Amino acid sequence: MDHNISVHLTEEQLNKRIAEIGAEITKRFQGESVYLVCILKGSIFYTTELAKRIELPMNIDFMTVSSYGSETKSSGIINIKKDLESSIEGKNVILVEDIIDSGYTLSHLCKLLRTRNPKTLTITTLLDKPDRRVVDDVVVDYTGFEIPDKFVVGFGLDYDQRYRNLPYIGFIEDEV
Ligand SMILES: O=P(O)(O)OC[C@H]1O[C@H](OP(=O)(O)OP(=O)(O)O)[C@H](O)[C@@H]1O
Ligand SMILES: Nc1nc2[nH]cnc2c(=O)[nH]1
Repeated sequence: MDHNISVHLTEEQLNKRIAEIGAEITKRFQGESVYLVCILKGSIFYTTELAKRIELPMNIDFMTVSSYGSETKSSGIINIKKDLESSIEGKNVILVEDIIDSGYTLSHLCKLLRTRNPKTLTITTLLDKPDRRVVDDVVVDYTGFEIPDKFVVGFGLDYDQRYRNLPYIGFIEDEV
């Protein structure tokens, strides 16, 4: 089944905003190094574009988490499927998310990473759907775009594992 997808954020808009965030992070951590934590799979596109715009010594690591629920709804139960390769103790960790929806994933991840004693923990998300928030106990340092409560795909985000490769963020309008 294919879908009608309307463009909400173009590749140009996304990359312009990502460059701004990269410049802010570069300024904030001048003279230090950072440890980027990419939450697979969705954040892979945002992480690579952002990493190219941060002019600091950097390590990039990956975590895979899953939330049990339906295709489009989070349940609040988060499971770590792949953990980081190295210790983050004493490091400037930057957690890179593609989207915050209910907030369950971010809340759980922040609590977990804090127990590992990073020097700093900074949160960035490309997209935020504030209308969907259930858990709101984490301050997000750098947000790309706030979006309305509609299901988005592209730039890493999927619908049933499809459409991650679209170079833009689009709304799924209907099935065709
Ligand atoms: O705020 P929440 O309601 O917890 O939702 C946000 C999470 O959902 C998405 O991941 P998903 O589980 O779809 O996995 P994926 O990145 O592999 O597509 C997204 O990447 C966030 O990690
Ligand atoms: N692909 C995708 N994943 C999500 N996870 C939470 N919200 C969304 C969304 O709008 N699109």
